[in-house]
Amino acid sequence: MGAKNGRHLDPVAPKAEPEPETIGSSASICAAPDTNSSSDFSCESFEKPLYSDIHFGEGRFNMINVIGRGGYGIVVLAEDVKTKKRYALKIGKPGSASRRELAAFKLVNGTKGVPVLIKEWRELGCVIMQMQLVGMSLSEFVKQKGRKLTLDEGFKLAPMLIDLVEAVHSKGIIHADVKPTNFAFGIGSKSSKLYILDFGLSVTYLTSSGKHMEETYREANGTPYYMSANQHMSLWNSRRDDLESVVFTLMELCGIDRRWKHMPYPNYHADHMVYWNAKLGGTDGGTICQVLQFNNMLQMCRTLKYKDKPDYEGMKRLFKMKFSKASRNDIKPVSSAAVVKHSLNIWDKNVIMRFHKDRTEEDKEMYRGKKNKEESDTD
Ligand SMILES: Nc1ncnc2c1ncn2[C@@H]1O[C@H](COP(=O)(O)OP(=O)(O)OP(=O)(O)O)[C@@H](O)[C@H]1O
Repeated sequence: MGAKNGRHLDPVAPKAEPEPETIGSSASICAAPDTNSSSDFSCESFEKPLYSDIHFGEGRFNMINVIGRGGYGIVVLAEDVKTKKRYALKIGKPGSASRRELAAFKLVNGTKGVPVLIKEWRELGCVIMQMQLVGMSLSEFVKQKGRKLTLDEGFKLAPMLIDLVEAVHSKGIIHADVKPTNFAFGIGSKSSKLYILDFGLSVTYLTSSGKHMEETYREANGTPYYMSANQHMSLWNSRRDDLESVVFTLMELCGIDRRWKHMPYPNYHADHMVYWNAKLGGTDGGTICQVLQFNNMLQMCRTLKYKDKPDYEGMKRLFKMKFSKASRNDIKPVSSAAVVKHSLNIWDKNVIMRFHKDRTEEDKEMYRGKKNKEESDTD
């Protein structure tokens, strides 16, 4: 069963050309070389390997530098010629993905912690979004520090991330790609503020009448290291899944090992099964994380049903407890029962047909082997 039209923003497709760890095919968009100043912005065309003169913004901007590039386009540091104010221009390559991102961005625009979308327009088939400029992402921040965050630092950060995700949810949107590169600090007087970026995979969870949409399926997409267990099982993201990704983001930033960290990039459904299994704690149902607070937050996410509103405040409270008070004996394996039961149910009914018709026989064999094992494990 596919996603039903009209109940969500978009049946968002996997990103076409993501950063290395994002699901999707290889990059086809290229960006101008980084220069300190250039009045003429030259962007490699989306298809051709040669540079062509594409002047976005109809001469209103000086394109200074490419500051980001990802699945849907490039992000350029641009200066307004008249006011000399600087902005980020996200230039989305032609296609429905950019339009979908814009639709989601408009819904969250004005939310605290989301860069302000100042203007949007189309040029040469590209969707251009003029946004408030933000600074260093959390992953760059950790790189610059030259070390991972301490748990104290991670615990200070956790409530900020939960607040940002809650703010997005309050607008009826699931972010669906929560990861360290999608959080960034502000600049200037806002440099201690944190922002949430990139609504390229976002979907709504509300119907037009404002009710929570019914459970459905979408092809596993997102960034594998940070996807929730349910996302690997192609369950349509809901609020719990963004928060599960917050836990994995914090684990990465604090340098906490994850069972799936060195797993190969998942291309097929069978690969996702392996990730899914690891994110449930492996076949032994073991503990995902030895840090009590992270483990407990994961537990809180996993006990939520699809439509449940997360206890954001309760999750934030977890991080007020001093680490020294957390004892290793308090750490219990994260319950996987709800996820397993639910997911197997869906596999049996729907997903096999949908995803496996195009797969190779070998992949099917792998899947059958794993599924038989899952079933015997749960008997
Ligand atoms: N408002 C902004 N100000 C400054 N930098 C930004 C802004 N928005 C995005 N960026 C930078 O551009 C990068 C790519 O942007 P974004 O994540 O929105 O694009 P994407 O194509 O969806 O990327 P990905 O495929 O990695 O998810 C970000 O990681 C960030 O470094």
